[in-house]
Amino acid sequence: MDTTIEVSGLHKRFGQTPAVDGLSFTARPGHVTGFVGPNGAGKSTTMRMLVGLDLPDSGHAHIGGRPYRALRTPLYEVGALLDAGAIHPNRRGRDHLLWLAHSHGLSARRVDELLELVGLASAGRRRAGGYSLGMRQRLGIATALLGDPPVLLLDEPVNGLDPEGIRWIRGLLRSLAAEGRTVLISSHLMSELEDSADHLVVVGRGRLVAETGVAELLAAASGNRVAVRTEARVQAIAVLTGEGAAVAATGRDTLTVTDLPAERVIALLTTHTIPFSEVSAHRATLEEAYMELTRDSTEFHAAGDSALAHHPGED
Ligand SMILES: Nc1ncnc2c1ncn2[C@@H]1O[C@H](COP(=O)(O)OP(=O)(O)OP(=O)(O)O)[C@@H](O)[C@H]1O
Repeated sequence: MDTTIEVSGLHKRFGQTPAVDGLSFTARPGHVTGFVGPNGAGKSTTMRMLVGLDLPDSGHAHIGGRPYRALRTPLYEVGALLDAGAIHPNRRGRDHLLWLAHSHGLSARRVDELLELVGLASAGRRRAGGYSLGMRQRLGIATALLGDPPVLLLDEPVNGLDPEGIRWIRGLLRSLAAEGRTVLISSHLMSELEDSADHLVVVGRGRLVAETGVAELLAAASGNRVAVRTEARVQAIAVLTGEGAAVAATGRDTLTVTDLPAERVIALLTTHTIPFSEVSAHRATLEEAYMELTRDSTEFHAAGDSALAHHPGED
C-alpha cells in the first residue's frame, strides 16, 4: 500500500479568513516530516482536511493517492492525534481505548500493550478528567497507534509533555519512521522538532514557506564555516587562503574559515606544523536555521508573491 501523504493546491477559507491558501507538500514513508509554522498558519486545518474533518474549497489532501474517506479500514491505515482534549472526562483512559479496540476487533491485550508503551499503564484506570495535558497527549498517541497504522498524523504531540516526555516522544517518532511509517507532526516551535524530524514543511499564513530536508537546511544555515583557534594566525591564514578558503580573523587567536571542511583544515595545519588548540565546525541550531529561512521568505513577500517556496541551496 502506498502511504505517501500528498497535499496539493489546497485551499480552505473560513468566512473572510484564508486558513490554507494554495498549500502543496509531500510526506514520505520512512520519514518524520515536521509541519511547522506560527500559530494560525493553517497546520491544524490541513490536518483536519487530511482526515476528512474539514472539506477543502479546492485542491486535495490525499493519503496513498486517496482521500481519507475512501479508506476502507481507517483505524488500521491512518492514526491521528488531532485534539488531545477530546475525551469524556468521566471515561477512564483504558476504557476509552477498550471501546475503540473492541469495536474494531482488537483485544484488551493490545490496549494494555499500548498503555505500557505510552507510559500510562498505572494511570489507565483513572478517569481522563483528572489527566494532565501531557497524559491526555499520551492517551491520544496510544489511540492513534491502536490499529498499528502505517501513517501517523500528530497535531502538536509535544504540547504539555515534560522534558522526559519530549525525549520519549522523539525516540518514539524516530522508531516509528524507522519501521517505514509515514509520520507527519505539527508544531509551532522549531526547537520541538530538533532531533526528531528529518524533513520539514514550513508554513506561514496558509502558504508554503519552504520544504526541505533538515540536514540540508542546517548545512545551508551553518554556511560551511569552521572556527580555528591558533596562536599562529598569520601562518594559518597564508596556508588556508592558499587552498582557496576565505579566512576572517574573528578574535585575537581565532579565525573563521569558509568553504573548507574541518578535516581538511586540520590536515593542512598539521602538515605545515602550525600549532592550533581548536578546530570546530560551526553547526547552526534548527531555530537559527528557521529564523534565517523565515527572514528570506519575508523578503520574498516584500518582492512579490511569486516565490514563496524557498528551497535552500537553490539561490
Ligand atoms: N472552524 C474555524 N472557524 C473559523 N476560523 C477558523 C476555524 N479553524 C481555523 N480557523 C482560522 O484559520 C486560521 C488557521 O488556523 P489553524 O488552527 O489551522 O492554524 P494552526 O497553524 O494549526 O495554528 P495553531 O498552532 O495555533 O494550532 C486561523 O486564522 C484560525 O483562526
